[in-house]
Order: sequence, then structure tokens, then C-alpha cells
Amino acid sequence: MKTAGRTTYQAPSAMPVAKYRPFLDVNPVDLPDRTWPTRRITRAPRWLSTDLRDGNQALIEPMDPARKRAMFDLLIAMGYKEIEIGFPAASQTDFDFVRQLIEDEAIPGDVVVSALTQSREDLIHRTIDALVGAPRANVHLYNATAPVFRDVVFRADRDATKELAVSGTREVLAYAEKIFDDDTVFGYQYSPEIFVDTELDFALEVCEAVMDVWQPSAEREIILNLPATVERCTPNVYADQIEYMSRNLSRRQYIALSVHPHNDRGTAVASAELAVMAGADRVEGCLFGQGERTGNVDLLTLGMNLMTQGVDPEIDFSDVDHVRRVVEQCTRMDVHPRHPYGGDLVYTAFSGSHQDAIAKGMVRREADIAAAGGDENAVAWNVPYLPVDPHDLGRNYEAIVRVNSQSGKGGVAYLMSSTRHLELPRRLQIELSQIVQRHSEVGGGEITAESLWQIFADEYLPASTAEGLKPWGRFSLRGTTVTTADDGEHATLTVNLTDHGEDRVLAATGNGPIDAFVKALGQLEIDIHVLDFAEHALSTGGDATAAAYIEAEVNGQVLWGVGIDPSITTASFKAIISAVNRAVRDAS
Ligand SMILES: CC(=O)SCCNC(=O)CCNC(=O)[C@H](O)C(C)(C)COP(=O)(O)OP(=O)(O)OC[C@H]1O[C@@H](n2cnc3c(N)ncnc32)[C@H](O)[C@@H]1OP(=O)(O)O
Ligand SMILES: CC(C)C(=O)C(=O)O
Ligand SMILES: [Mg+2]
Repeated sequence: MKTAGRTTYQAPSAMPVAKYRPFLDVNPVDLPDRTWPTRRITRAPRWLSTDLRDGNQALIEPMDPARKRAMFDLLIAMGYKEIEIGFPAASQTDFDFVRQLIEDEAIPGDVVVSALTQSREDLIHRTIDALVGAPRANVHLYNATAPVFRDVVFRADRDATKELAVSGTREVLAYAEKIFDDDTVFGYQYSPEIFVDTELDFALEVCEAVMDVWQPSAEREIILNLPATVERCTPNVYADQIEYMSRNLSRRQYIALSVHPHNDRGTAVASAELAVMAGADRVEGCLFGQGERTGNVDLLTLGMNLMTQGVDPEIDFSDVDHVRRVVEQCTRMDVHPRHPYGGDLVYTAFSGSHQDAIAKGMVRREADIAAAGGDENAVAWNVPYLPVDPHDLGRNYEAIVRVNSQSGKGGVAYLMSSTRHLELPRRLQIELSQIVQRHSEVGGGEITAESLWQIFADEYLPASTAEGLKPWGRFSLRGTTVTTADDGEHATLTVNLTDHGEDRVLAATGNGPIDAFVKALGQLEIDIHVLDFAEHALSTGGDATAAAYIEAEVNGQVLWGVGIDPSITTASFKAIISAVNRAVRDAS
């Protein structure tokens, strides 16, 4: 055999790479003494949901008032305390929705609602007018500060760009003072748009100028939100930028430093997490990562990531399917089946070795919980391949193992145990999984728990008609009578069965009922050696049903039989008949 040495492929593609520049060449960050890499997140940041603004503005069909209200009510029920409820100056519908929430008194007293506006006097006034009467209201003003916007969109230099932020802040303050009475707690948020592309010294200069107007203090917080409007760099670079701002902003103790990652590179979650390590106090995002283009950072993933580290997300995700349903109804977009924590398939294993490990992990967990006196929380979650307990998100365990052609014995055994309470012995698991494998290769798709049962019953319980199966098999047991001999060691057995449809009565004595049964069948030239035997009850109570599993060598062929019956002895006889029928099937 030849082996390959270390390989480097050097094959230039036809992609137009030369058109692009490394982000750091254009936007250097000089922070060699960065501290964020060794920090840990020990409590949840403040969250802002912008589902009703950034999420909504990116929908093919923006939410109507009823859907907006359903989203708002969901966010409140989940525990979000800061919610951006729209861009009221955008349209009459957006304005009316904000008014409706306030007039319906739907905003709890501890919830801050905010509304976004450009830095234009008429839009600022309209935004503030919309918020009148809210218990706690923030105006969120943004303007683009990045060079490409200064150059292409606004044709404004640095001073003019800064002046737009400053004049907008002044206007917000002046108009808010005029309009709001003491019934509203008023707050202010400023975002330098595409912060990540803005020269850091300039982002700092604009934020400082805005603060000079707002005059933050202990009673007068300012939210400075630093968006990755378009995600264009790796999360570590964003973290450096956030640490730079956190260290260099004056009046830091009065600032809620906020981040707003988008997901263009697919790393919004990592960006948010590293940004929090780098000093961010607050994260803006949307449920299931809705939002412009590839979306805003996903609040569900961020929250659940914290929980899996033992940190309280301070948000209720205990019914993730309800959350998903509401989000899907409101956005009219489907959640991907592999979406972290909430997708249909994210707690499901199809492949054999994963299923095997999960099944073993679940058995171990149950034993550990029993040993801990039944206290689930006393046993750390440690099930292979499952980063989180699906129960904690309102999912049951049924879907964690699903069987297809990639599955092995572990998955088959898990389904038989979890759906039918049959604890198959290991070698029977192997035998059954090979039978199932053949079925899935022919059918090509998934073997559901129901179809697995059909395959099992048809193979091992051929006399059963209960599942709508066609009975087959040379022998069918009609009844037995056991008499224990006076010596207490021998059993005499009378067996009533049908053989090829003909009634037969056999009698034999053995050193136990099974031995006697085997000897009785021997009279029909069926040579049986029992190799292994297992049994267990299937349910408790008076009508307890038993399952028996017998591995036998029948006329030279080794295979398993299964019997289910209220009587454990009859279950064993049925298991022998099952093995015999399987062995003589081809011959009959
Ligand atoms: C990164 C983000 O997500 S920002 C939020 C984006 N969300 C939205 O735009 C949704 C709501 N927007 C709207 O309904 C409309 O854009 C409105 C009502 C705000 C404005 O509508 P219009 O006046 O027709 O302007 P239009 O939509 O073309 O926006 C571009 C204009 O706004 C100006 N502008 C853009 N951002 C800002 C800002 N932050 N401050 C001041 N002016 C701005 C542009 O320079 C441009 O002006 P110009 O027409 O004089 O060149
Ligand atoms: C308005 C701002 C915060 C925004 O949505 C962005 O920059 O992505
Ligand atoms: Mg955004």
C-alpha cells in the first residue's frame, strides 16, 4: 500500500478574487493588548429585539398590524424588556401600530420600547409623536458614518457627517423635551451605521460629539449601538473594535454599549459573543435570525448558547416550537430544519453511531438521576451528541432517534424501547437492525417508529394479526398445559398447536417447561438448542404483559425468536415458535 504525504493543493480558481481586499488592510485595528480572549460571559447581556423593525423591514411581505401584535405579545411573554417596535415615520401603518400599542396599554411598565429614525427633522418629530404616552420610550437615531456612505450616498465629509449625528441628537432632545411629560421615561440611542467600516477614531469622535449633546449621567443613560450593518470581518476583529471603543469612550459608566451584528459571513453569533467578552453590555437581534439579507444575529441561539454554559439567558425558551410557530406566522418564512435549537431536526440522530451513543447516554442519565434521588438538576447534562436537553425547550425525546439506511442497532433498539418498551438483547438488536437495513435500502427513506414496529411484528410475531399483518409461519401455538412432576424438577407439558394449519397435540417431559417444549417440537423433527434467553415485564399491574427473547439454534441455524404474552411462560413458548417459524420459513 502507498500512503499520501502532506498534500497542498495549489490550483488557482477562475473566481475574480483580485476584486476584493483584506478587511484589515482597509480597516486596521491596533489593539495588541486586547483582553477579551480570556474573558468569560458570566451573565446575560441586555437584549433588544428588533424583530418588529430590522426583522420587519426585511420581509417580503411586512407584518400587518395583527401579525405585529402577535410578535410583540410573544416577545413580552418571553421576557424581552427592550423592544424596537418599528420605524413609525416610514408609513401611516407603522405609525398607527405604535399608537395602537400605547393606546391599548399593551406595553408593560418595565418594558422599554424604541423607534428608529433617520436624522431628519420631520422624521424625528413624527417618531416622537408616535411614542407619546408610552411608559418608557427610546428614540433611536442613526446615520451612516462609514467612508463609502460619506462618499457615495451622502457626499459629505467627516465634519458634515458628524454634524448630521449632532444635529439629529439636538433635535430629538429639543422635541422630546417639548412633547413628553413626566409620565414617560425617555431615553436615547445612537448608532453610527456600518460602524465596522468606519475609521475607529472617527466612530469615537462622532459618539463623543453625540454624548456632548445628550450629556449622559447616572440618571441619563445613553445607548451607543455599534452595528456590523454588513458583516465583513471575522468575529475577533469585531471584538477588537468593540474593546477599543469600550476602553476609549469617555463617560463609559453612563453608556450602554450595544452591538448589532448581521450575519453576512455566517458568523453573527460568534461576533456577538466575542463582542460581549470585549465589553458590550447589550445585544440587538431577532428571533431565528430574521433581518436584512442574511439576517440579524439570532437571539434564540445566543440565549440558548448561554444556557448551555450554565448562564441564565433571562429569556423563556421553554416552548421553542410555540416561538417558532409564531415567528413563522408573523414573518411568513419557514425556519430551517437545522436551525440551532429550534429546527425540526436539531435533536435528531439518523446515523448509527450517534444513535448508539445517545441511547447509552440516556440510559446512563436515567440511572444517575435515580441514584440522585430523582433530582434531574443534580445531574449535569452529559448526553453524547445532544448539547442541550430537548425537554428544556419543550421537545420530547421521541424524535431524538430516527431510523434510515445510515442507522444501526442502537437507533433501532432505542425506538423499540422508547415506543414499545421492548428491551431487546444486544444480539437481537444486531439481527433486527440488519433486517431493518434491508427494508430501508429498498424503500430508501426513513423508517418511522410505526413502520419499524410493522417490520418487527411481521418478522418475529408472525401469528399476530393485530397490526393488520398477514399471519405466516408453519406453527401457531394454541395452548399449553404444564404439570410439574412430583420431584419438583421435571415438567410435563401438553402442547396444542397448528402445523401447516393442522391441529396437533404433543406431550413431553423436560427439566423445565422450556426444555419440555423443545422436546415436544423435537417430535416433529425440529432440532432446537436454546443458546440465550431473556425476559421482562412490559407494564405493571394485573394485566402485566411479558416479553421473552430466545436465541436458538434451529436445525443448525442460529436466530432469535420473540414472544409477547400476559404469561411469561407462554411468552417463552411463543418465542421458541417465533424462532422455529423463522428458521423453517424458507423450507415451508
Ligand atoms: C441599516 C438600517 O437598517 S437603517 C433602517 C432602514 N430602514 C428603512 O429604510 C425602512 C423605513 N424607511 C422608509 O420608509 C423611507 O426610507 C423613509 C421614510 C425613512 C425615507 O424615505 P425617502 O424620503 O423617500 O428617502 P429614501 O427612502 O429614498 O432614503 C434615502 C434618502 O434618505 C437619506 N438618508 C438615509 N439615511 C439617513 C439618515 N440616517 N439621516 C438622514 N438622512 C438619511 C439619504 O441621503 C437619501 O437622501 P436623498 O434622497 O436626499 O439623497
Ligand atoms: C439602524 C442600524 C442600527 C442598523 O440596523 C444597522 O446598522 O444594521
Ligand atoms: Mg441592522
